[in-house]
Amino acid sequence: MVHDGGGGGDRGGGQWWWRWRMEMEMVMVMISKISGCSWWWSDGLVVSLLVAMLVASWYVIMRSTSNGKKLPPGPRGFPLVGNLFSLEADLHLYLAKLAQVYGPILKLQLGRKCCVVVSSSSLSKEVLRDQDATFANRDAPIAGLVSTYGGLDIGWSPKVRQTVRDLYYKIDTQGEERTSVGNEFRQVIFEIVELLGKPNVSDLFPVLRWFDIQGIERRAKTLLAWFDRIFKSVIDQRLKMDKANQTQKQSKDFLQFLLELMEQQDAKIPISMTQLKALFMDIFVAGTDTTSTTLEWTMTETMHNPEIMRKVQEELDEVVGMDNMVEESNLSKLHYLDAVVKETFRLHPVVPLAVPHCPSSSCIVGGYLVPKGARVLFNVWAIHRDPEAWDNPLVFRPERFLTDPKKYDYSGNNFNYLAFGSGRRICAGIPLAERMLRYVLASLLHSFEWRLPEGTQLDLTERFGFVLKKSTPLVAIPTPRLLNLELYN
Ligand code: HEM
Repeated sequence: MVHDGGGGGDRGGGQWWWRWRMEMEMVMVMISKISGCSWWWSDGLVVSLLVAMLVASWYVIMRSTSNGKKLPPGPRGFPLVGNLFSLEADLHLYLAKLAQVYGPILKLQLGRKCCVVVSSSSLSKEVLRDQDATFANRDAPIAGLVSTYGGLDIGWSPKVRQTVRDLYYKIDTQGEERTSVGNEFRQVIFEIVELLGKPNVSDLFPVLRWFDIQGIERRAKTLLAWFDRIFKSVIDQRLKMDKANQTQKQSKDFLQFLLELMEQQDAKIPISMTQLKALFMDIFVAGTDTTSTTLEWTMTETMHNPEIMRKVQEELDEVVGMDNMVEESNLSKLHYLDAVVKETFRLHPVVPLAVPHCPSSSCIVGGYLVPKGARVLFNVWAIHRDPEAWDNPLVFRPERFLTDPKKYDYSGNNFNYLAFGSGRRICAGIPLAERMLRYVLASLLHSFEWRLPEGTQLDLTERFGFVLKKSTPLVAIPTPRLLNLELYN
């Protein structure tokens, strides 16, 4: 009853009824496993509907894998559900293990989705540079579409990408007045990020979307409605503030830039209010968890390596001085700190599988067929630990980035180092993320000594998700290290 991961499969006609029944049972078990509900056993109508739709899906899968071209190798899966049951919670580790068996390009069938995993720098280059235009599409999950007003942000619709990227360079991170968004807002954003990382049966079997079996679409709509209310009040507040301060606008935040862009009737790419909200959402969804988690990993690694902490603080004392607080103008001189951040991105890439790409037409990668519409993942985590590219890859050693800093920047030109992706769809927020991270880290490490609470130990284990977090959050106690205590006011 298993079919080959590379297509074909057992399609003998005689026993089709038994095969079909087994597959149906498997799908039911899978759905109940994912959703934790069993109401549909008793609901004959819904079961019939599901069955009809799943049979149609099965037929399409069989047709699409029988075109004779060679798909990448991969583990054998079950009909209909494919490899869905074999996935492990720490997906980045599981995919790295598979790559050792099947090679740097492999295929998994997840329900209706053909998923291709690239785990080497040379093949990443083939996809993200040589065939960048073909792969510069996204296969938006339902939660992603719903939470961005139907995919109006950069992540799913890149139309306004360049304009908004330019804004990230201009945003002032030290403006005089900030609008407080509060903890609840942060919670909502974190929940949206969680929803994005959750496997959704409706994404894998589009015919099931109508049922929203796991309630992910409903939840995403509720969160968006909540967000939208807050957002409206922030915009109103901002518009009032701007009216009052019209004559003395020195520094602008992202929202101000976007509002100005919206008002420009003659703009090359005009944006609507809904689009503006979707773009604003990008900053929170793509920028909050990623940046704070990287900050947490960097603090953890520096506390774990006291010698590295000492070197960072020595550099800070030299560049900033013990009588000053860190300023943005200091950042470009903090080369060792920069290397520490880069090494953190290498060992703990917070977006471990990047954001899936999706080819607009079928193409060949590494000699294998990647079908149009496949979901293409890059195991950045594995590439960053490849012993062929990195000396002692498991050791945290920032010095490796000091010899030739240009060799490893965030531009995505070096395919051994893909923390922010590469090509047309490279992270749009790099300038902002880089400045925020260095500024906050420099301030924390310059102003305070850090120690663990009595009786606790540093935990360096990871928890897989859309964002690769620490298994247990870091808890650390600061004590002032600057002599002039007035600076802390
Ligand atoms: C530690 C910080 C961050 C990391 C590690 C990170 C990483 C990434 C990665 C790996 C991608 C996918 C690239 C690809 O598909 O090749 C991405 C996309 C994206 N990121 Fe970031 N990101 C970070 C911070 C931010 C911030 C602060 C913002 C916004 C202010 C942002 C906005 C975006 C957007 C809009 C996309 C989608 C780009 C597109 O599809 O064209 N990111 N990011």
